Amino acid sequence: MKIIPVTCAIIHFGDKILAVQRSETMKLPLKWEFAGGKIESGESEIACIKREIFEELNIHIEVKKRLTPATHQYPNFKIELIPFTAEFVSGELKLREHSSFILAKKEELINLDWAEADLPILKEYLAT
Ligand SMILES: Nc1nc2c([nH]c(=O)n2[C@@H]2O[C@H](COP(=O)(O)OP(=O)(O)OP(=O)(O)O)[C@@H](O)[C@H]2O)c(=O)[nH]1
Repeated sequence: MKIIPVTCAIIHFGDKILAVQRSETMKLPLKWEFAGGKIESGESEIACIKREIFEELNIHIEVKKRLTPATHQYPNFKIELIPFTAEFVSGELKLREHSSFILAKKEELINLDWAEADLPILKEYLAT
């Protein structure tokens, strides 16, 4: 099965971190994730994450650091999730696809019901 490359961003708003909840009509309904999406043909990872964040959240970010990608096999598809840490720069946060968001302290993130692919990424991030 082909592996779909997907970027996601752990966005810092000061000392809080943004997590978003998938809507009931999306794949993996109501799971929490870091905003992002599929890399388009010919697109760089950085261009992808900046584009997805603006499309989904209406904000601009500064990308800081690439963390370790995680490959995950869901029942119907397989993704390589490529995480970046980032800082909020500008814009008014608006949810264009997700059902809700939370600005959480780092230690609160673990309590959310995460998409499975995010768990190793969250673990690495929490250890930093
Ligand atoms: N953006 C994002 N996607 C994730 C994360 N974790 C995770 O498993 N995914 C999965 O990776 C895929 C990313 O695709 P996407 O968000 O661009 O598109 P989608 O599936 O909502 O749209 P589609 O219905 O057009 O395929 C989704 O299947 C999503 O469930 C994450 O932290 N961020």
